[in-house]
Amino acid sequence: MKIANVIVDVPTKQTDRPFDYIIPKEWENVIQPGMRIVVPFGPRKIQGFVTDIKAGSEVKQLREMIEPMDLEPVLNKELLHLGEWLTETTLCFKIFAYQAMLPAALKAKYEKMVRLAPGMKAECLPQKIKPYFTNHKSLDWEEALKDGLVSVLQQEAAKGKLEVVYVVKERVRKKQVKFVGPLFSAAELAVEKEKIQANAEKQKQVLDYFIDHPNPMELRKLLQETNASAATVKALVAKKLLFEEEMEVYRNPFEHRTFEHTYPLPLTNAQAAAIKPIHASIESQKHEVFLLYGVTGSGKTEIYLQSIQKVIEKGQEAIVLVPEISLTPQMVNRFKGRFGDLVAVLHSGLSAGEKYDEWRKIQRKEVKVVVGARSAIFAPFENIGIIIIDEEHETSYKQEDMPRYHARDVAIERAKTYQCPVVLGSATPSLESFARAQKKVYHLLTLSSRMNERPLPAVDIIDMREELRAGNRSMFSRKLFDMLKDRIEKGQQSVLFLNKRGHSSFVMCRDCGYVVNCPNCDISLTYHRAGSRMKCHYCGYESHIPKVCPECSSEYIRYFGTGTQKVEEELGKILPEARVIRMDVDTTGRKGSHERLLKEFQEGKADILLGTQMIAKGLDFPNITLVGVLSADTMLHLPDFRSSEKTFQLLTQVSGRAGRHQLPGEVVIQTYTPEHYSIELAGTQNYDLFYQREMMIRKLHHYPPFYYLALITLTHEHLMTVVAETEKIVHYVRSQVSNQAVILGPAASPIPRINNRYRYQCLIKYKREPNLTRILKKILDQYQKETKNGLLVSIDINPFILM
Ligand SMILES: Nc1ncnc2c1ncn2[C@@H]1O[C@H](COP(=O)(O)OP(=O)(O)OP(=O)(O)O)[C@@H](O)[C@H]1O
Ligand SMILES: [Zn+2]
Ligand SMILES: [Zn+2]
Repeated sequence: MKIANVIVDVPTKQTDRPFDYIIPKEWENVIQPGMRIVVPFGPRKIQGFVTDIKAGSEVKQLREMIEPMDLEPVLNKELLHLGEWLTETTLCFKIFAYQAMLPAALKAKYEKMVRLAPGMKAECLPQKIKPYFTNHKSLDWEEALKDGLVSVLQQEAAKGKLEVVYVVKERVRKKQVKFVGPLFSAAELAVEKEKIQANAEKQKQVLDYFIDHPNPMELRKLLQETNASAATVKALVAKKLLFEEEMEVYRNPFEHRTFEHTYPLPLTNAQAAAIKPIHASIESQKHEVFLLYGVTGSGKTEIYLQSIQKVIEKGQEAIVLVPEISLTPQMVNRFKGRFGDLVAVLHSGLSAGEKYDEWRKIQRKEVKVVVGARSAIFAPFENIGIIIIDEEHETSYKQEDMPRYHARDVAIERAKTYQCPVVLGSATPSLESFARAQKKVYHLLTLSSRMNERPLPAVDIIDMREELRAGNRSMFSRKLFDMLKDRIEKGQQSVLFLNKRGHSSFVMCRDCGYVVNCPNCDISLTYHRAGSRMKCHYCGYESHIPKVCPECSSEYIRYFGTGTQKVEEELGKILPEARVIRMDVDTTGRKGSHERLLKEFQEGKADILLGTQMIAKGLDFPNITLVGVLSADTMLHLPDFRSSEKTFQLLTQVSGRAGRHQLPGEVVIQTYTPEHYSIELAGTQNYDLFYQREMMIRKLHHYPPFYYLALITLTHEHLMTVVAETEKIVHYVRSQVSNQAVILGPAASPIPRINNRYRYQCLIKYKREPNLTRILKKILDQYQKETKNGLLVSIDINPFILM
């Protein structure tokens, strides 16, 4: 008897383990680890993942599985194993770990069909199933199950004669296109051709075409190629020489675009030196993590491309992660331009169907490279030769729901399995990564100058307090205004950047730039309109908003912020001649609008591109000679110990957009705190100095990379309950860990109430606590049992958003 170990789709603590099910005789040769099957669970029928197959079971009264859901595994061995690792390291349910690795379409309701693989004919199939596929019919999965055909189908699928297609109900419709193909072999067609009446020239031409090209092809393309009419094809179909069929085609989101093919550039000396150790790692199949630290415009992408080239030549595969917001058409073009159809693209802008199509190309090994956002790290390749993470410092690589993984950690884990290199690239590496490179855990590769020694743009830091003193109450400094005007006159382009994060949430003096900080945590207090109070979200400290500035006694102390719309209005007043394109969540909501707006800007249809975070990266337009940052401080005062780091990174990235080509670039940064080191040092683009300053502060306040963090968040509808329970947890943790660990809390979460549930948290800072995972698991176990009283506990190890 064969027994399947199954992780069932019931996300609770009690069910977070494999359940045993008998595999009925008929499925014995079908079921493999990594497939999804349907099993009975209590009175219900549910889905589950087969993780293992055994010869027996300890359990009495076993139940039988109901039916398979796949012809081939959707998760390979390595991914199954990775799921266990994810569960261990992020404390999530196994079912979430596995689901996170699959495209959304596989989680939805779908109909499944089996059909002939492209170029195959029913004649080549065994007698038993041939009738189901004659005339290019496809077979419904339910029917296949009913008629007991699955194991034959599986054998033929393994030979490449059949394939499974998922037709997702409701949410995704497959794209249907009319195809035409020959019903006979080339030799047979040649014979048939002779029988056609002499004057049917066109029909003969079409047959000739299929004698040379035996594969079915899109009707539209066939008509173009042969100059035949639809009626000609119809006639041949009527003669039963050709068949006509609606076939599913991959939805290609880049269909309408052609890619100009690019070739490897001769590398500069600096690039050649940086790529050498990466190539060595690829060649010797030795896992190593490289930190490619190169200033903006230093040619990191070319290093990625030529490393991938090497990997493809070795017959291996490459994963490239790019932050969601820089996954622009421009970015994709650089990879498609070099590797063409070998590239699959995965990002959230695709429909569920498009994503599924791209995923299938990866699974079938039709592509060698995947470029995508965070979740592309789970691409089902089986022979990975390199994993590249561009802009490795980006916080979007951390997933904030279960499983709360960081793509960098997953990349390193997978790369260890495949013994291949990981390349982390950035002009402003995360402190964690740079610290690891300093300690030689990562191999540091440096590109210290721009291509062709083009200078980094000159940066002007404008003190907005001075502007106020000089009577300028506008959101544009005099300098920025003059420069914008100058660019419009010269016909050059400008980018205006407004940082939306942290909007209106901190309290600042407009005269001296003073921001009210927590006395315990060195983090700005967050403004709360209710009661006009300020709170610290780490330790719970709170106070009133001062009536006058404690620094300079000015009365202009208030909460701070502006929106892109307001900026656009003001531009209209002060520079009515400027043509402005605004890019923010409102103007880019519709599919393709992001791309369209960028294209318009590139074509010179606007003088000024005004936008938020989404324009900070990846723009590489020759005519941009001015970048203006309207308010550099907003992010600086988020209740986040990484706020200085994020500010520095963002300002450096934005500045890097200017002067990348022939024309020199200038940058204007407006700020109320010009003396803050993250702004001052972004002005000189001095990462090394910034790193030193920031490390000192992190050390002093016990933050990463000196300490690790774990965040426990509790929610409940009664404030008293959530406070009391958090208190208990704080006590429990304190009694279990060493006295090296620092435990903060109970404190209200930065968002203290969501949906009428109060949120409290406990933050653990620690260096080495070998028992911590066990302790945290115990807490989860305990509270899982108590879910009836409505208390929810979540744990984030290495949190990025402390909310
Ligand atoms: N070896 C080379 N020879 C000539 N041009 C090159 C070479 N390598 C890169 N370039 C060009 O230099 C420009 C900057 O390179 P690239 O965009 O790769 O830099 P980057 O380090 O990735 O920048 P960023 O971090 O700002 O995205 C690009 O236009 C690129 O085509
Ligand atoms: Zn002041
Ligand atoms: Zn505090």
